Amino acid sequence: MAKLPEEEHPEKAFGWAARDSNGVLSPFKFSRRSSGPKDVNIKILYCGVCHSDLHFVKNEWGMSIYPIVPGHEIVGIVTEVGSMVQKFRVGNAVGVGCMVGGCDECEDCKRGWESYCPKTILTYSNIYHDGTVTYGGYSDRIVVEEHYVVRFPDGLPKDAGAPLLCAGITVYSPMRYYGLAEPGTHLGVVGLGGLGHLAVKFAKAFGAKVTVISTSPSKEKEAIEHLGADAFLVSRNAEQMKAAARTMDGILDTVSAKHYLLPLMELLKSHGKLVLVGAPEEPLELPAFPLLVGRKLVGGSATGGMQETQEMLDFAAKHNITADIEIIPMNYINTAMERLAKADVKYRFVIDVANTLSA
Ligand SMILES: NC(=O)c1ccc[n+]([C@@H]2O[C@H](COP(=O)([O-])OP(=O)(O)OC[C@H]3O[C@@H](n4cnc5c(N)ncnc54)[C@H](O)[C@@H]3O)[C@@H](O)[C@H]2O)c1
Ligand SMILES: [Zn+2]
Ligand SMILES: [Zn+2]
Repeated sequence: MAKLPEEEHPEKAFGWAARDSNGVLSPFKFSRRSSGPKDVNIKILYCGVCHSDLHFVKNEWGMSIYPIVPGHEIVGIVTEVGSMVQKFRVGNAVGVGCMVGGCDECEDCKRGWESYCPKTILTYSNIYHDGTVTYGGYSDRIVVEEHYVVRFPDGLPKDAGAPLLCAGITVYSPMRYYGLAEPGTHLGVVGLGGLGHLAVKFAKAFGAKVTVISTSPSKEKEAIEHLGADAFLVSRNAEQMKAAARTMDGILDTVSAKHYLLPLMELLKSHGKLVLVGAPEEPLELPAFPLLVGRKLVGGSATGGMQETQEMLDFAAKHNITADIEIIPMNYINTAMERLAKADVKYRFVIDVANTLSA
């Protein structure tokens, strides 16, 4: 018989978990492995609440393994290191993002593109090398192989910096990869949530011109005055959309639900790139003609590699890029998830794990 989560490993751990697809989280006792030679043991301080956590607890992608302890925007302090660990010492501030393992041998792993490894192991609700289920950052601590841990720069606040570990790298990586991080690029950002608001900040730091495309006219003032966007389009306003046709070099689409791609493709110049990072559960319609006629490209991107994540954090520290957050106690998480589903957050919930999670 399979062991209970509490007895699987030698070290006691505590967090909050969803038990089934109603997605309600509640206190959960489980266990963590003892640190191996290459492992870093981390006391978790803060953990961001990503929309993927919501997709997962509700099994919207059909791949959830319950119970789920979500959380992959983790910032913490090293409490123990294995004998072969080289990069970290006890007391260091570190981050953990969306993955905690991979094959370390395939072409993607070797190129530093670990998030594309076919055997990538997600931080939660995935099966680890030892056959046990992974549990994420809505918990007191985590043990992670050194390669999948990043140094958290001194200059970054640990709470508002936590969302960089997923939301940040997920928008930074495609801008670099698809050649949209050049000064003067005109970038559209669709969906002004956790990912979207960081996309605006990174794009501005790269020297791009940024237009936010949103369904909510109420977000305009803040997008321009506070986040620094250059322009704002209401996607339902046909006139505005028409006037902006063929003006953008690229668009980063962070929308979490089904939506139409055609109006976005029309905003692209010839040879422009529409990059999907949002992960709606239902398939999106992809019309061929605008692709052919303007030689446009539709691509996707999944988080980013480990070295690139370090580079992104260092860049964020240098340019003072952090998320706009609402700090919450652990026991607020179910309300936070309900509000996240309604896009009622500016722009990321971050759980104050160390001060509010008690066994
Ligand atoms: N590619 C990756 O590696 C990766 C990483 C992290 C998150 N994600 C996915 O990206 C998406 C966004 O994540 P987030 O944490 O920023 O979520 P979020 O809830 O903070 O933001 C989503 C935004 O989309 C908008 N939106 C929702 N439905 C819409 C619709 N039908 N039309 C237009 N806009 C709509 C919301 O108003 C909100 O501003 C999620 O699907 C998440 O799972 C993907
Ligand atoms: Zn995420
Ligand atoms: Zn691999």
